[in-house]
Amino acid sequence: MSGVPVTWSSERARGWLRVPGPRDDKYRRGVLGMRTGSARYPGAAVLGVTAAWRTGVGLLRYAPPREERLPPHGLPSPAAAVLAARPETVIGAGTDGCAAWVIGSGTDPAERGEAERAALVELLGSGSPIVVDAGALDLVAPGAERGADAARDGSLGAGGALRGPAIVTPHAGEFARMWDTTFGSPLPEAWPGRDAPAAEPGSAREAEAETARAEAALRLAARIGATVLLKGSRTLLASPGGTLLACGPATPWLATAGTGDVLAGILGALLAAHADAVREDPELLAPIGATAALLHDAAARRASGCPEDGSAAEGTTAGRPVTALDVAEAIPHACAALAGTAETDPAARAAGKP
Ligand SMILES: NC(=O)C1=CN([C@@H]2O[C@H](COP(=O)(O)OP(=O)(O)OC[C@H]3O[C@@H](n4cnc5c(N)ncnc54)[C@H](O)[C@@H]3O)[C@@H](O)[C@H]2O)[C@@H](O)CC1
Ligand SMILES: Nc1ncnc2c1ncn2[C@@H]1O[C@H](COP(=O)(O)OP(=O)(O)O)[C@@H](O)[C@H]1O
Repeated sequence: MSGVPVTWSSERARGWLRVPGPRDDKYRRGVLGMRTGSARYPGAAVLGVTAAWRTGVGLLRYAPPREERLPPHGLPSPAAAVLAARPETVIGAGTDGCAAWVIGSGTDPAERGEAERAALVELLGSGSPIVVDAGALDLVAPGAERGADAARDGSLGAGGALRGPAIVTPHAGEFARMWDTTFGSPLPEAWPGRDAPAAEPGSAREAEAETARAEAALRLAARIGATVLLKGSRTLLASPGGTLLACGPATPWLATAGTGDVLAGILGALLAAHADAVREDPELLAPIGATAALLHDAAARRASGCPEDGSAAEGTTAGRPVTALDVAEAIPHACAALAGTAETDPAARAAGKP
């Protein structure tokens, strides 16, 4: 497998934004289901749901987790938190009819009960296009030691419970766990360790580390039968069929809690808009994932006030701190800029600038 990715660009991404037309209604635009958040992490559900709405879904159904324990500290349930932040969200029953799903953000598999596990396994087995994030990643990379569980729910195989087109969204730590349970062997030697000194931008060591990330992502994708979106300063997309795309470097202001939950929401919305095409050709998950990563970075750049088409160097010096919710709120502007429908300021228009 070649570890040289195609760099994803705004020009390539533009066609994946679905702008509604006069014949659209909320169902035709794409219905997204989200089963995210938990008593421990209700905020992750709010972030993902907000990001999905901001990316432009017709309808979003939020399926609350089946949990035994009540939220601590008198906190609201994830469903109550979602409704308070985004009242347009349809909560609870009637979660059928969703074109695509997002699962796992804001959940911890160690705290997952049997009922919730069964609900997730059912979604993974439904054949619907699905984004698998954070606490649900173990269900698609269960490894040999999970064989007994897998046999019980009829999901033997490297892809675990998976039956339809899927995109998994690990950060480096989650990727290392998936690699371990899937292959039971150490990551490639050149894999960029978290505690190793950072490689100089443009250096041979940096190139070697990027190649190692790319080849590992391709190997994992081929084994589990799902597209891998490997997060980081450069986000990689690797498909089971061997497609390899790269986005970034993104603005480092994105390295803040909850931005991964926002990315999952963006991706879910894009997936709901293209669900039929993805069912026909799951390889499309790679360009859709790359478009989500590009939009995520563009929203972060806008929220942090750094150049939206900035180079790596500009990205590291420009801008100001952002929160995950700031990034989610900036998505519509990033969409408009990408689609070429952004309003320009009058002075710029008068000067003939875009
Ligand atoms: N507001 C909220 O409710 C938030 C909820 N979150 C949820 O919190 C849960 C745990 O998320 P964590 O990311 O802490 O996952 P984990 O606790 O699974 O992984 C973190 C561990 O991985 C290691 N690691 C290695 N490379 C890493 C990298 N590039 N980025 C982060 N950790 C790396 C860290 O040292 C750490 O030990 C997830 O379900 C997530 O969705 C977070 O998204 C933060 C915000
Ligand atoms: N140094 C960095 N520069 C740019 N983007 C980064 C950097 N580190 C992380 N990111 C991005 O920030 C997001 C963090 O996601 P994640 O690690 O899942 O966080 P969380 O679980 O807190 O939401 C990802 O989209 C990742 O690509």
